[in-house]
Amino acid sequence: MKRRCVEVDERALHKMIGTIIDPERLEDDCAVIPCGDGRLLVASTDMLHETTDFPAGMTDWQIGWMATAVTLSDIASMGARPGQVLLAVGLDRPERLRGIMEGARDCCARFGAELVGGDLDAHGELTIVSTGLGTVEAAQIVRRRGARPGDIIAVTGPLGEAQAALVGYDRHWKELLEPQPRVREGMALARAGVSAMMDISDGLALSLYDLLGVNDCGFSVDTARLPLPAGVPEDEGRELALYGGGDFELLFCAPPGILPVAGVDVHVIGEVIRERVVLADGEPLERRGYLHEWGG
Ligand SMILES: Nc1ncnc2c1ncn2[C@@H]1O[C@H](COP(=O)(O)OP(=O)(O)O)[C@@H](O)[C@H]1O
Ligand SMILES: Cc1ncc(C[n+]2csc(CCOP(=O)(O)OP(=O)(O)O)c2C)c(N)n1
Ligand SMILES: [Mg+2]
Ligand SMILES: [Mg+2]
Ligand SMILES: [Mg+2]
Repeated sequence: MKRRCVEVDERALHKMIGTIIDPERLEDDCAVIPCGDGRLLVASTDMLHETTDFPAGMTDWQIGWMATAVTLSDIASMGARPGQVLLAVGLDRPERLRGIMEGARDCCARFGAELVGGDLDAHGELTIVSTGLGTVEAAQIVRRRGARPGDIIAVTGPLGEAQAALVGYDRHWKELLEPQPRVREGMALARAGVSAMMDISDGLALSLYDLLGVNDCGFSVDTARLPLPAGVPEDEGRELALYGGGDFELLFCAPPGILPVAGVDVHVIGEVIRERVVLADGEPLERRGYLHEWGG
């Protein structure tokens, strides 16, 4: 949530959490848990609220879908196969529950997962926490760490569409309200051997800084190569593509030789460099995006 006078943002609080639990645990989109015979369990949990995440006009079905999709996207970003989802619903009005549950069930079914449990409580503001579990071979998991100078930087689809809808481009309303996690793409990219991956729920710029935080190299993008939202003037589209949140494309790095990857829409947007900086068109990129903040 944006506040005028920012004292702390969520990334700063993550650093504090890293003094309490192993900071390596905070480096990826999911927690990673060994589960024997060379397989790993990945787990993600995400909280969404009516005032910050569910724009007016959104249906309850879409709310259930979105809450589930954001978690499946984190599982996809590790190259894992989604298995189970649990949905905890802080419900403001009982008549909303059926739509929410049906949206969550349908999103699970679409991406090969199963809704297996959750929690229910009465709450003043509709608040949903979705928890997702997935599995992946240890040899195949992809983390945010692993990028190497000379790798390409790429994304799986158009950027800035969700934010375009929020600023009035109604043609992107469905992309905002019914995000499509790149589950099949994440698994295919992992099999192909990408070096680092995450989703871009908080926008491209912040995500590049997240990669910077856990890699010993830097990230240089060419804004002319960004896949922009359709129907938006180019300059505004570029701004939305760099800083808008709510897109659930995958951002990854890979040795150039592995491209193309069959069945995956890959847009190369830049290159991994030695110097530990994030550059756009050769200039330092502003560290800005969708960030939860606490004001004074
Ligand atoms: N309150 C918390 N306690 C422990 N780990 C957390 C907490 N919040 C976030 N994390 C961990 O930090 C990492 C990044 O989380 P987050 O920024 O929410 O990622 P994403 O945007 O991909 O959902 C994840 O591995 C997540 O499990
Ligand atoms: C008012 C509003 N702004 C933006 C979005 C798009 N959106 C949905 S989830 C999300 C970001 C991810 O949410 P967050 O709670 O930060 O989850 P995480 O980064 O932990 O996955 C955004 C920007 C939205 N749905 N509504
Ligand atoms: Mg993520
Ligand atoms: Mg999260
Ligand atoms: Mg976030």
